[in-house]
Amino acid sequence: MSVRVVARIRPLLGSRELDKDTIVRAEQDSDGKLNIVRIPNPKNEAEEYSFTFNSVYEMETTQEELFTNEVAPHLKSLFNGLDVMIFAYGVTGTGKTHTMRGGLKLAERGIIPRMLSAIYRRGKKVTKDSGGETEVSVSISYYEIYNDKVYDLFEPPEKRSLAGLKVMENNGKNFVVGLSERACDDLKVFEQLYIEANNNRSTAGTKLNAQSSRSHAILTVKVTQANGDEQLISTASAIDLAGSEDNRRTDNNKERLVESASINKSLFVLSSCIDAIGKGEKRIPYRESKMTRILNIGQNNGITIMILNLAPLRSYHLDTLSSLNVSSRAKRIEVREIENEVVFTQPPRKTAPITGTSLQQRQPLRPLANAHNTHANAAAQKGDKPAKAFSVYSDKGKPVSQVRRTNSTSKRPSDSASNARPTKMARPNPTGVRSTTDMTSAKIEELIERKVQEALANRALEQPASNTSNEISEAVQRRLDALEKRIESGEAEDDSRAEGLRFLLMAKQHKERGEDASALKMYEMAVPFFPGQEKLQNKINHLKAKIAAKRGETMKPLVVVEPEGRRALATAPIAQRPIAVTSLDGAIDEPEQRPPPKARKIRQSTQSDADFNGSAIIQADDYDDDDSFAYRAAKSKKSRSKPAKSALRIFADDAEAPEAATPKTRHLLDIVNSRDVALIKSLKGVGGKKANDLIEFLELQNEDDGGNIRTLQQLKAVPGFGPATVDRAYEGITALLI
Ligand SMILES: Nc1ncnc2c1ncn2[C@@H]1O[C@H](COP(=O)(O)OP(=O)(O)OP(=O)(O)O)[C@@H](O)[C@H]1O
Repeated sequence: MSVRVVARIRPLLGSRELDKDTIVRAEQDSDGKLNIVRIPNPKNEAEEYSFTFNSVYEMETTQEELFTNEVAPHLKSLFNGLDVMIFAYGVTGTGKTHTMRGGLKLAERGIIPRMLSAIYRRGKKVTKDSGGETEVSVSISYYEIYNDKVYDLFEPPEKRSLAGLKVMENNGKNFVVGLSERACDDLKVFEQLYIEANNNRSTAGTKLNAQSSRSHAILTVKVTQANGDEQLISTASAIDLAGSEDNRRTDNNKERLVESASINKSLFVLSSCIDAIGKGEKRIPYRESKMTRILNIGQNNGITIMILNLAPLRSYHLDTLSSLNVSSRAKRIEVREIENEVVFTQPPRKTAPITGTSLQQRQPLRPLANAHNTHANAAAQKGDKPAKAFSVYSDKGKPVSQVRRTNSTSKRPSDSASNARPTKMARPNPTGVRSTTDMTSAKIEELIERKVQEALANRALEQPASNTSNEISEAVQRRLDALEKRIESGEAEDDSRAEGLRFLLMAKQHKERGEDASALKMYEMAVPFFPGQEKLQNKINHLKAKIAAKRGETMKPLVVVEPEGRRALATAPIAQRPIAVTSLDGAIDEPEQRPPPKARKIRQSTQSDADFNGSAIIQADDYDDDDSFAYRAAKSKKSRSKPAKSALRIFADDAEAPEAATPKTRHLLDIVNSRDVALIKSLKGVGGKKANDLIEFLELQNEDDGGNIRTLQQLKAVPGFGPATVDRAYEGITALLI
């Protein structure tokens, strides 16, 4: 099934938001379903764009209506072993926190408290229906991603480690290491914990929202159903994303700007992931932000619901268009609807034959260590999972598999026919396994094991050979990995610098893939971390000019519009067509503000950058084509070893011919250029700090031609690597070579 995307338009707030400024409206489709959002073209109010979702909720929608329609129907699936993920997405101040958390009054409670309340109710029912045999327990974990770092919200801020918690991957699933989990068996306990934890969340007043969330908050509710030594664990995640911000409108100070850059970056990565999945690309850039790693949209199993929060006002026009674009693409993402498996809390008794009715109701045995979300993705993807018949939690007197399947598909009131979830009955069964009754549990395990191995092997074979022009070059990937490693291992001492470097590296990645617009955005986001950096500015200008020249040839509408909008666009002359784009800060550039680029700089190109419309035109003659720039450290502590601007000459086109490289020199330079901190540290006289500074220096140098050091002379010019250090390292090479 695909990600379910619904839009919610918030009401007008206070006396300053006027009805006459409302530009977003909901509309019914031809079947009478309220599932269309209409918004005027910012350039031509007579023209409208329309976006179709699974459902649209108007201003008057109550918290209860939204919950009843969008969340309640999935709780049965949760108890049947499916994971459920609900996340709120939208521009700042559009009502995400209101939707997820809501107010304290009963009627204003948002999805999260309502969901917990419903989970407890259903848990009680399950226990009752099983005659008290099934126990249901609930535990929660709650954390935030603030400036791309993960913090446990059950920990007060003063107890947090600055580096935050690590995110790691296991069995294709990302999890947070060291996150606390609180048992929470009734609503009272939950409310207490939740309120306390929310006080620990990073919020601040901004011009656009008096209580703006400065972080993404992720609440995971783990529901464990235990019957004897069998357990079924599933999770419901509720995610309140921070909102994108157009900093031209926020008046944010430096601290808010850094937060904002991080929020916008992660949302940009999310939109890139959505794009990449939509295009069927092999490489989905999940790893580029913690939020996308954790959300893992499209990779996870179960049910995913995206709630797009919208403000109805004209002042949000461009931002709204931008988020409509992203979310309308998200509804094309397919999510596998696979239940978690029942696990045993004790080792299986292999010799005991399973007979009679219990044979039909039991699952293959699995160790508890793998209890949560243990299904192997690859096997699951192939639909090879044997039919499951765990009936403990089923409605009484009915064969569970059938009951579950029928119900799960019928409980989607607002699904269109095209979006209906396929029943699991229809899943392919290429193994020809008729049912579990024909097999012993040992055979089933063996079969699964074999299929998993096959799928893993296939996946390994399918790994793309990275020789297409769109792939990131190995060198860049290596540098990114090295940087990531250093940041994650805490070796990068200066957090903000590391963050800036991430932007630079992402820019580089995008550039390598020919995605100039995205690269430009990343460079722009690096600016706050490298203030006054002339070379960086030159890069930005260079890219802007390049994009503008390209765009001069390829003025194309970029908004994903539904047929009505498309028709309107098609009739508009090219020069008048709007170029609505998703940009990092949610802004959309105004087409007519751009003067035409110089004719001689226009290159024939059919490529258009779908995610950016640069507004600044810089004559191509004006920009400095030198692609390198120097990092000027803000901190005096570091400045000693940071490359001064003059150090750039080492990569300049100098007349100095590289000295004839001896094997020893070549070996030394190979180590230096490897950017491998462990290797560099193995050089005589080079410690961790020198190695890290050298790598950072290399990252910032002439990246387009690899930024490698070609001679010992050049190495001696690297800050921190004087002639003495280089001579010592050179001498040490002999020992290394032996
Ligand atoms: N449906 C609604 N009904 C009543 N008030 C609402 C509704 N949606 C939002 N609001 C109000 O709008 C204001 C902004 O909402 P909220 O803080 O939830 O926005 P947000 O999208 O979470 O913003 P940010 O991303 O900055 O955290 C709040 O005062 C909230 O109470």
